[in-house]
Amino acid sequence: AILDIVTYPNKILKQISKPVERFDSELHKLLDDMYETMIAKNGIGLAAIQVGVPIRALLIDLGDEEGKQSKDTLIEVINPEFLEWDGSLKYNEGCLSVPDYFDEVERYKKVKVKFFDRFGKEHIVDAEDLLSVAFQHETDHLDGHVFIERLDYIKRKKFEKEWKKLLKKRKK
Ligand SMILES: CC(=O)Oc1ccc(/C=C/C(=O)NCCc2ccccc2)cc1OC(C)=O
Ligand SMILES: [Co+2]
Repeated sequence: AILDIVTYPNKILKQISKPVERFDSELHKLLDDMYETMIAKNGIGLAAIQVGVPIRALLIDLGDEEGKQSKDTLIEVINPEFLEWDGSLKYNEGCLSVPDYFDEVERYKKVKVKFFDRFGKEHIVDAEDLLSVAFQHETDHLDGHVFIERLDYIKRKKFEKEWKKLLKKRKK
């Protein structure tokens, strides 16, 4: 099913999501619905809190070389933990919960992430560049953070100005 996406500034997005304890069919159904939703909305990453479920589960699907997304390129990430991080890079981020706004955010260039898959099997992944950004952006959601909170002061001011315009445009 395609689920509704919670959008900024809804307070739901500020919740701290709880670790997944049961890798059961209910979790699998949620992950499947999240994937259908993410693809329908042209997303490449989605955290459970963005569909209103405060559990530490997220999806990343950057697609293959042609950018084609499928279950083969999908990564289902449950209870992620960063083991290592280094370097720095800037990337123009967007978020399904902050529609129509994109801006540059500074993140770690490389991260080593430990997480579990939908069957409770542990994985450790070294991520760089776009995949590293995706892990950091989505894990932020699990701790109640949205990427616009990481903008520097100048960019934050730009966001606030643009966001007001966007709201007016939507209200009509
Ligand atoms: C108009 C509008 O709001 O468009 C979109 C905004 C965001 C997104 C998706 C954002 C997304 O998947 N972010 C995941 C986090 C992430 C950001 C940067 C790099 C890695 C991971 C898609 C939109 O839809 C279209 C048609 O482009
Ligand atoms: Co996001």
